[in-house]
Parts: sequence; C-alpha cells; structure tokens
Amino acid sequence: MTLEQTISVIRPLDEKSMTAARNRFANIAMPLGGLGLLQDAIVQLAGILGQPVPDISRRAAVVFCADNGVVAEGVTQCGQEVTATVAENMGRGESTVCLMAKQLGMDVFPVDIGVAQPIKSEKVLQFSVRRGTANLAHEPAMTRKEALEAVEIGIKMAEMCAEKGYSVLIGGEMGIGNTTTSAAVTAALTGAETAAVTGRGAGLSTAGLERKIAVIEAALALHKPDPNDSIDVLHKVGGLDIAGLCGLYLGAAAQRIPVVLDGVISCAAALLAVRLCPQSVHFMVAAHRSDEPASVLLLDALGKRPFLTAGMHLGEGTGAAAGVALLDLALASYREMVSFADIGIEAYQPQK
Ligand SMILES: Cc1cc2ncn([C@H]3O[C@H](COP(=O)(O)O)[C@@H](O)[C@H]3O)c2cc1C
Ligand SMILES: O=C(O)c1cccnc1
Repeated sequence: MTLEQTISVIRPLDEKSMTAARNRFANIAMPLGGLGLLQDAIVQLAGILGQPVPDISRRAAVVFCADNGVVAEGVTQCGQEVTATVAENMGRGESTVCLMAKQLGMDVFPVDIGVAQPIKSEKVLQFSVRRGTANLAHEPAMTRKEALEAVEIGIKMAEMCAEKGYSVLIGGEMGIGNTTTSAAVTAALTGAETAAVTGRGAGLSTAGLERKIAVIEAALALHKPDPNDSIDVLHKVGGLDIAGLCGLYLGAAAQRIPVVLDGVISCAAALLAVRLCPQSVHFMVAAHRSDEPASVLLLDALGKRPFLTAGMHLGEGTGAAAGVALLDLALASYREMVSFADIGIEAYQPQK
C-alpha cells in the first residue's frame, strides 16, 4: 500500500479485548496492578491483536541499514564503512540484536535501505533507495521522493511480516551517524534546543559532541524543516533508516501488529509516524529509555512511559528485544496465574 492508503486503514484498538484483559488482571491472584507498566502493555497488546490473552510468540526484527552523508562533518567516532561491516555481520546472525533475538526465538530481517557500500550478504534484503544520503550540512539529505520511497519500503516490510504471520515486530537500525539525524529530527519536530537532544551516540569525544551540536544547529537553520510535515523533516535532516522505521510503524498499525519501540532513532521515527497518523501511537509499545538525551523528550512527545531504564544505548533494536523478553515474563504469569476464585479468596477492590 502507499503511505496514504496505509494511513487511511489504521483503526482504533479493540476495546472489548482490552476490557477483558483488565478484568482478567483484576481476578488473578496478585497485588492490584502488580505488574505495573508491563500490565498496561499487555492490555495494549490485547487491544491491538483483538485477543484478551495476547499471543506474541511469532516475532521478528526488521533492521534498516543505511549511511548518512553528514558523517563527513566529523560527528561520529568511527567511519561509515562500519555500517556495511555490521550489516554483513547481521546477515550472518552475529550482531548484538541477532544474538538477543536467538534467545527470544525471533527472526531478524536486515534490510539495506541505503548503505554506501554494496553489501556482500544474500541474507540482507536489498531495497536500497540510494547509496547513502547527501551531507545535510550542505544540502537536503535526500529528495522528498526518496524519503517517501523509503517510508513505503518500511510499509512493505510490515506487509511482508503480516503475510508471514508475525504477531509482534521490533524495528531496529544500523547506520553510522544516525544519532545525528535523529537529534536533528527531534529538534525539528519538538522545537527543543539542539544541545538538549544531542548525545555522544556510539562514543563521540567532547570536542566531537560540540561539533555535532553546531552541525545540527546550522543544518536546521539552513533547511528550516517544517515541523508539521514529517516528510519535509525526513528528507531534509533525516535518514533512510529513520524513514524505513517510520513506514514499518505505520504499516504495522495498518496490519494490526504491535511494534515494540527501541532507542532514540526508533523513537524519532515513531514520532514522525505519529505526526503523520496520530492513531498509530496506539500500536507502539515503549520498551526502554535509551541513555541518549533525546530519549526522554521523544517518549514524552509520544506520551509513552517505557518499562525498562537500563542505561542501554546501542540501537539495532536491542532495547526493544530486551522489552520483548520482559513482556514474555509478564505474559507467562498473566496467562497461567490462578484466579482469586481458584484459591478461595475474594477478589479485592482498590483501597480508597
Ligand atoms: C560497531 C558498532 C555497532 C553498532 N550497532 C549499533 N550501533 C549504533 O551506533 C550508531 C549510531 O551512533 P553514531 O551516531 O555515533 O554513529 C548506529 O549505527 C547505531 O545502530 C553501532 C555502532 C557501532 C560503532
Ligand atoms: O538510543 C539508541 O538507539 C542509540 C544510542 C546510541 C547509539 N546507537 C543507538
């Protein structure tokens, strides 16, 4: 489906299944609301999947790999050739998220949506829009048409996952320089000060961080992205990986598949998606709060409270994978716990 068609088919969550899930929680033998935010997430999953006891056993990670021309400005600790190396590593199932996914019985689909170098791995899906973006310090990162194309590749990935029968998705990314593009997107969408949303990414020096902030500030002043137009923001100061994630989230909402959010790159993409289609926010489960400074602001803008704050700042979908592991634990108890009636106790009411 096109972006427009995708947005037009996104519907609200199933209230009946959510009410059934809340009632079930009220009757199982545990302290009221004892599973906290995990309990809220289970109710949300019930509403998305239309199942009072949601089944998220069929899971996949879609990891968008792309390069960013802005790396030429010295805003990263390592060179852009690392993107291709890690993407190929992902094809072999050996990157961090792949190893976590193995534990979770989760399939991983790495996607080349715009890596600068040709990828030497048949396991990496080939959907390259262009071989890396332009340097946003001097010109728009990509054309509006390319941004739209990348969003629609993300939508296509969600459709592919729906056809394969997955019941939960995580989005991930690999792209040196993408904490720069994410910070730029965050500042553009929220109006926040650049310095407040820019961090060290994969390990930038203090001098490098100052340079990164200056580069983003100058790019925002040069391009003046329109905060009310996600595609304008994406093509001027975003990246192909962010565009793919944005499409994946919208596509998943259209297919009624829950998506578990990852760190700042993922959350920036999620905010772009929500600005395009406010209903899509209900299909997003916030898993963790990344240590990158933009994280708090993005989660607030999404109206989400993540259930995991572990100081992670890795990307690839790793925070989301950790979130799925916690959801598995919570779901195991929700599914199998005895009720108050089973053990002869009256269900209690909240204390006034
Ligand atoms: C070996 C390696 C593996 C990674 N896996 C994820 N990232 C993470 O770090 C990058 C973002 O940080 P920055 O904006 O500073 O480049 C992204 O590729 C992200 O996925 C990695 C980074 C490196 C170096
Ligand atoms: O928050 C993230 O996803 C993140 C942070 C640092 C580096 N890569 C990713």
